[in-house]
Amino acid sequence: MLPEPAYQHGVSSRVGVLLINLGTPDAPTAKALRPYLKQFLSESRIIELPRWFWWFILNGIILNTRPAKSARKYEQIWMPEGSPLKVHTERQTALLASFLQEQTQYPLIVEYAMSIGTPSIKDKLWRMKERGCDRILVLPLFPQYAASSSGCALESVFCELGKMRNIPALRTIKHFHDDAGYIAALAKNIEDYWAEHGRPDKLVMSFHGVPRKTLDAGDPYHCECHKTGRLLAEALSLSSGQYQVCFQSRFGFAKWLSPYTSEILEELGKQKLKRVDVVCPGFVSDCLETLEEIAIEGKAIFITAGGEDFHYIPSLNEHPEWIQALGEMVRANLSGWINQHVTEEDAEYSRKLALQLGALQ
Ligand SMILES: C=CC1=C(C)c2cc3[nH]c(cc4nc(cc5[nH]c(cc1n2)c(C)c5CCC(=O)O)C(CCC(=O)O)=C4C)c(C)c3C=C
Ligand SMILES: [Fe+2]
Ligand SMILES: [Fe+2]
Repeated sequence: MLPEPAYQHGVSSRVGVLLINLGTPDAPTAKALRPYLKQFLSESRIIELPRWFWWFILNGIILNTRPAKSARKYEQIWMPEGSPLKVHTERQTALLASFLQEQTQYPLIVEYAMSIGTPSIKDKLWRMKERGCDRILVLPLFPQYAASSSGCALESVFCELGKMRNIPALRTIKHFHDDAGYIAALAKNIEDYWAEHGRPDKLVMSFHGVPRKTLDAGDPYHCECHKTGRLLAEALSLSSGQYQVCFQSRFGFAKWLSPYTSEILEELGKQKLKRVDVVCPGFVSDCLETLEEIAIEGKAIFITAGGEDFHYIPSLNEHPEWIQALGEMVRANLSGWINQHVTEEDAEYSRKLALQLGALQ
């Protein structure tokens, strides 16, 4: 247990919402990539290998080669404001705060944190506690639950809260792979894109991969990706031949979930398909895995194999339907927490928050 200030009577408690994404390096350089990759690849929920064995591979090989290689990839997608993953997560947080403020009139504290790197889950939870949150809703921004993404984020939350004396009440949103608002936002985003750029011969839905053995170990990720794919296809009225679910970002030599996106794109190129569009429904924000691995590398694979036209459809990012879906999901999960009597002090806080948010836009 860590020390905390004496309990005070009469201080009204606040409700906090914490969004969590995976994390990204602070700069597109090998120097910044090294500690990021070290923290990432030392997580036991991400690499499920015997510790001593992995320690030698990570420190002896990976951390000597991958930082520079990954830095060159990040360089190609870096935005003037920083890493796309962080920029979009930051914007989503501000937009969600405005949406909730408008819809609920309740003085919520809305923050985001990263499982790996900064801002850390630890710092954000303690900061929320300092600001008076004694009820916290945690939402990992991964639609499909995997032990390596959502599980990793939730474990960090539980560990940190476990160090507190006066532990806030906690709610978590485990996953939202079949949430009607999320599926509708994905469909609208794609339809908007097709209205402007025309339609493809095939829509490839590429999800981040995980090792195949995690499926047998009880991870629901594979089934949740397929369910998202099916619901999205239904929302777009696509027949089974018009879309394909596959898995990207294989890491290491073990078998991962298949089919692999790179092999599917090569195959479709060889079939001389005129146009392929790729969408990545498992990423609510564009990041290295979408902007570099799909939009740059994936395109090259398809065209080199003989394909003609390749389109990457951007992630949900700040799409208004997505912000609304996120807001509705949060609001439903705050039920009973925020529809209580609003005190004068809360109303004052709410007005100040609205002014601050106004200044942000
Ligand atoms: C969408 C959910 C994700 C799952 C599941 C996931 C599993 C997973 N990832 C690795 C290895 C790496 N992933 C990396 C980056 C990265 N991964 C996700 C999402 C999921 N990963 C995101 C959002 C990002 C962030 C990219 C960014 O823009 O900063 C990386 C680092 C980059 C690189 O060097 O390639 C690695 C490594 C494993 C091993 C794994 C499951 C076991
Ligand atoms: Fe990953
Ligand atoms: Fe399955």
